[in-house]
Parts: sequence; structure tokens; C-alpha cells
Amino acid sequence: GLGLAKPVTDQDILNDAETTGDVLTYGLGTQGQRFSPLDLVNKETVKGLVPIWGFSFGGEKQRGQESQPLVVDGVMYVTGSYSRMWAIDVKTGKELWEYNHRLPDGIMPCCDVINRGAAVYGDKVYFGTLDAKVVALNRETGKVVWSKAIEDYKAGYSITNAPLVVNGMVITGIGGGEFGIVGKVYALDANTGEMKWIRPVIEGNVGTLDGKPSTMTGTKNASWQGDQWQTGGGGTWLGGTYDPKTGLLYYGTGNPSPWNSWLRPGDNLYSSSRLAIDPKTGEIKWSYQTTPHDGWDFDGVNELISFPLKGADGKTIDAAATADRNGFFFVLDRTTGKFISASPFVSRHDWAKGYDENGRPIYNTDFRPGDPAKGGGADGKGTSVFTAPSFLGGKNWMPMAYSQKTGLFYIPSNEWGMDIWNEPITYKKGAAYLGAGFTIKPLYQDHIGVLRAMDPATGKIKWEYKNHAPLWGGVLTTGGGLVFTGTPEGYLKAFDDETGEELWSFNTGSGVVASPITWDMDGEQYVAVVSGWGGAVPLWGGDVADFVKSFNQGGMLWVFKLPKKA
Ligand SMILES: O=C(O)c1cc(C(=O)O)c2c(n1)C(=O)C(=O)c1cc(C(=O)O)[nH]c1-2
Ligand SMILES: [Ca+2]
Repeated sequence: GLGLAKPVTDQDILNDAETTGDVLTYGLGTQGQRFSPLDLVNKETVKGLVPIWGFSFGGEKQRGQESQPLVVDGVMYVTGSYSRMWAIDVKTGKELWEYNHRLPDGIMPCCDVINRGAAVYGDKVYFGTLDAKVVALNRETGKVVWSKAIEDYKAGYSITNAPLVVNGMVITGIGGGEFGIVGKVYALDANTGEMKWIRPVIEGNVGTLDGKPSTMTGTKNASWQGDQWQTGGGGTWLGGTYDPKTGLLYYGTGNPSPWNSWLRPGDNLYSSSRLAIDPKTGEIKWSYQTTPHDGWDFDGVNELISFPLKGADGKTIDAAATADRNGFFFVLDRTTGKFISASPFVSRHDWAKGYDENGRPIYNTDFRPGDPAKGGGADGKGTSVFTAPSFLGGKNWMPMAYSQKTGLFYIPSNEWGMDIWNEPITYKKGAAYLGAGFTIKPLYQDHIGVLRAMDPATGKIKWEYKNHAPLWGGVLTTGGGLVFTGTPEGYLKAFDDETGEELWSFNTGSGVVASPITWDMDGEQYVAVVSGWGGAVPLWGGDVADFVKSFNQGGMLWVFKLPKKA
């Protein structure tokens, strides 16, 4: 054993972005910047980076591995496909324990059996499972301390996001937007698993606080017809970030259900939005909808990252940025939610010309599928349109990074379009609730993925790196001037943060669709990433799925460092 695990405190979690010896949070800090000040591995030295050990997730469960590991006191906690978790000694790669969650037959994750990572607090480590449970394990033994089913997986609910711990509460989102669920954010007591509050994110649904009904911001179901708010979607499936300065949680919300927009007139609040939530009560403090009345599955859960925006007058604004599935990069005032700017980060955004000064999209109505005026729509005849980005988005779940060194955001983006048409559909518990058909197609022959450096002050792209396959992994940036990300072709790569020049790469043997981390220990800097091809692309990718079907599956954790000087 390791002896008594040192308890992780609320303050440790809030300091995570500055303390380089541990990685206590998903996002390397609750603000989600994915920036480490470490600079031992830098533009000069990175070419010497070598693997020091690997760890296999084993067995036949070699499916999409999207997990970001945590490192606490020399122990790594890493989750894997099929709701598994391991504790590993970081020095040696030796397994300390494995937790293998017993999953029922009927789970319904839309987009592979993935998990994005864990959270730590006190002597426990937490994660969400594909059967919609939050599980607390003892950090030292891997034994279950508490386990709580927060929703009914038979209705399509599942958890793929990494939880967040704030003020002694485990906070999580939920998925199921393809099954007509109602997205919610949940806060559980970290010690006992008791539910503190539940915040549904679809107007009309009443939340709870300490087990009693609590108020909902906004008019009851004003932006929905009839009782559609009861099956309105808005999965919070990517989880959220927390900013200690404003004291607010930031959650993205996913697609409204069903996808067929003609079946649900109105803005459909708060689907495809960003929400600021009070962690004490679960109350929504502000909202901003990136795609009102979404008709393309522009499932805007994308992470909202807090950062200081330098204004033209030299003043700094407490801002936050998000790169949406719909192809636009948004900067908001993170105290009020006020819209500051929207800039395209992909080459095509057919559905909207841009945004007006109030932050509403200026639609290109020709690109909304199923227009009844053209013979489509709710009657199910359907008119097909070709439009870009595709429903898998200008950017999907994979988190971008913000560099405190360059002031740039590094966005893993994709260039693809889709044929999309509408079909009739009625809600049935536990059945897909789309009302749309689609085929994704690449826009260019030589690349789909593009890693882009975005200047949040100007909305301009500073550099880009093109990759043949779609990019599907998270990004990490460092004080050493590096930007790390993975590719489905199997590489973990490091780029120059100012020029985009590729400085280092290593082939892990399977696609890298996870988020890399870095930390230091005994004066040395470590880098780690999980490898294992999967996620939504091979399942939903249409013509692109054909192109990537030769990629090998896997389930392997890699750890790198510079060789010790003799
Ligand atoms: O609406 C939802 O609840 C929901 C959940 C998830 C998920 O939990 O992974 C994805 C999606 N939608 C989705 O639309 C999507 O493209 C997607 C990709 C992935 C992935 O991990 O590769 N998950 C999800
Ligand atoms: Ca979705």
C-alpha cells in the first residue's frame, strides 16, 4: 500500500492550475485552460522526449479511450472505456488497483462506451458511469464508498463526462440528447453522495435544492410548444468548468430533441447554450444560446474557458471563450454572459452568415434541412441539404487549450459537411429521437482535422496545422512554448505555440482521442496521454467512417520524460 493517502482539499483543487506537482482536475485547473507553466520540456528539449512506461487497459474492451488522467501524490487515476478505472504508481507504471464497473445490458451511450476522466477529493476518487451512476472509490483501495444512480439509463441517460469538485460537492452533467432526455446538472455531497441540488437546463422543468422543488430561471416553457419541454434534450454531457473569481459554474448544453427542428418551433431554451450556474443553489445566473432553434445537432456543450481578455483600451475583461460545434468561436463576459464576439474557426459555416451585435446568428435559411416551403418538414417528406460544418461539428467534445504565455487558444477543429434531411418521429422512452437522416462527407481531399491557434482579441487565426483524419483529442499547452495533441493516426505531437511547427511526435500504436497532461516530480517534467481509437467518428462518420476504419483499436496509457542527464 501507499500509506494513508493525503486528503485533497477544496483549496488544493482551486490551486491546481498553479501547482505543477499534481493534476487534480479535468482541465488542469477548474477554469479548464489546460495550460501548465512547466518549461523543462520546451521547444529546444522536446525532441528528446521518450516513453518511460506504458500501461495496458487489457482484455477485449479496446474501444474509444478519451480519458484525461489525474496525478495525486505519485498515484495516477485513469479511467477507461466501459466505465473502468485504475490507480497506478507513476514512478514504475505498476497497477495499484482496478475498478471494473458492472454495466447492465441495456446501456445506451450514443457515441461509444467512452469516459473522459475522474475527480478527486479527500480520500476518494469519483467518476460517472455509462449506466448513469456517480461512483466514489477509496483512493487507496479502489473499493466503492458510495454509488448513486442519478438517472434511469433505460430512458437513454448515460455519463461520459469527468466530474468536477467544488466546495465539497461532486458536480456532473449527463448525456442522452439523442433519446429525448432532459439535460441536468447535479451536485452531490462528496462525502456521502447525497443529492444537494439538481438543475434541469430545459425551460419548464423544475429543479430541486436539498430535496425540495427550486425555482427555474425564465418563464415556464415559453420557448417550447405544448409539453415538448418534457423531452427537450439539452444534454450536459461534457461536464463543466468553475471560475473561482466569479464563483460560477459554466456548463454547455447540447442539442434540443428531436433533431428535426420543424417539430419544435421556438428558440428551445436552454438547448445549445452556455449557462452560468450558482454552485450553492443550482440557480442559472445567465445564459447565452449559441444556436437558437438548432436544426443541425449543433450540440453546443463545448467547454467555456475563463481567461483575461485585453480590451482595446488596455483594460482587462473577465472573459470566457468557447469554440462551438456550429463553427464559431465565442468570447463572452463571464460575469454577465454578455456577448463580446463570434468569429468563425472553420472554413465554412453555411448555416449562418455570422452574428449580430446582440449575439444572435444571422441565418442562411437555405441550409436548414426539411423546409416545408420546399416540400419537407414535419410531414416527413424531407428536403435534403448539403451543409457544413457537419453535425459532428467544427469542434466536438475534445477540449481546446488557452496559453497564459501566448494569449492564444489552440482549437482542435474539423472540416466536414453533411447531407442532412428530416423525417417524422415521435417520442418513445429509450428509443432514438432524431427525426433526421444524414451522411457526413469531407470537404477536402488531403485533410479533415485542423489544429488552429486563435487570437481571442481579434478573432484571427494565427497558424494552423492540417491533419488527414479528423482531430478527436484534447489539447495541452505549456510554459515551455509547446502545444500537445493527438491524432487518430496514432501520434501524440508537440507543436511550437507561436508558429505551429511540428517539433516532436511519437506513435502510440492506436488513435489518440484523449487529452494529454503534464506534471513534475523530483525535478523532472512528465507528459502522459491515453491511446485507443474510437468515439463518435467510426460510429456516425458516414463517408469519413469508411476512411478511418483501418485504424487499429487500443487501450494504452503512455508516460514520457526527458532522459536523465548522466
Ligand atoms: O446529446 C448527447 O447527450 C450526447 C452525448 C455524447 C456523449 O455523452 O458522449 C455525445 C453526443 N451527444 C454527440 O452528439 C456527439 O457528437 C458525441 C461525440 C462523442 C465522443 O465522445 O466521441 N460523444 C458525443
Ligand atoms: Ca448529441
